Amino acid sequence: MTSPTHQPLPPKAFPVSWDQFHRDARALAWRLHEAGPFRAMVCITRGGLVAAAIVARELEIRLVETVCISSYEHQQQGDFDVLKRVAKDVVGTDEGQGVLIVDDLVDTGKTAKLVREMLPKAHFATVYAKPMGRPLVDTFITEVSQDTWIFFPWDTGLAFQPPISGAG
Ligand SMILES: O=P(O)(O)OC[C@H]1O[C@H](OP(=O)(O)OP(=O)(O)O)[C@H](O)[C@@H]1O
Ligand SMILES: Nc1nc2[nH]cnc2c(=O)[nH]1
Ligand SMILES: [Mg+2]
Repeated sequence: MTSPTHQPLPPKAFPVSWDQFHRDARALAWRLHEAGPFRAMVCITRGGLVAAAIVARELEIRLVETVCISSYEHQQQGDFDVLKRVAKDVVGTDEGQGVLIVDDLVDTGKTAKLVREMLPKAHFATVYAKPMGRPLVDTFITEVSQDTWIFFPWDTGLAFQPPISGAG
């Protein structure tokens, strides 16, 4: 059970469609193609799974490992729970050298910091980044402001949107 720290909820929404996510993840793969080659990928579940599938396909990475971390309950970050660590043979003998870590986004950077400690020499990539977490990421595609919540297609459905003019 997590005990959420009380943070204000982000006022801005950044909804991402499946098509947009696929384009952005593919753009990430183009950038990573220049940063590689990578001998293995470590995907941070669960958000990193979709991006990892797209990047692994583009870069032909066939050794895909997971690190399983849980911290957010809805939009509140609580205690960190590492449910599964990275296998020793994937870490290798040189602190994750040649490994690509993939996640959907970096927000406060706490998740990234934790995984970086497991693989200090790995390359860390996310599709989206917020300013607080940005220094922890080697490669990303789109930055959004810290007070924005990114809504992914696997968490959302079609719904009525009130007009922008009525918002304030
Ligand atoms: O930079 P941070 O503030 O640490 O937040 C970033 C993390 O938060 C989200 O995962 P979450 O913990 O919500 O779990 P999920 O991937 O299973 O949805 C996201 O997928 C990142 O892994
Ligand atoms: N879906 C989603 N999960 C997050 N976890 C931390 N920040 C975010 C965010 O902006 N969107
Ligand atoms: Mg996650």
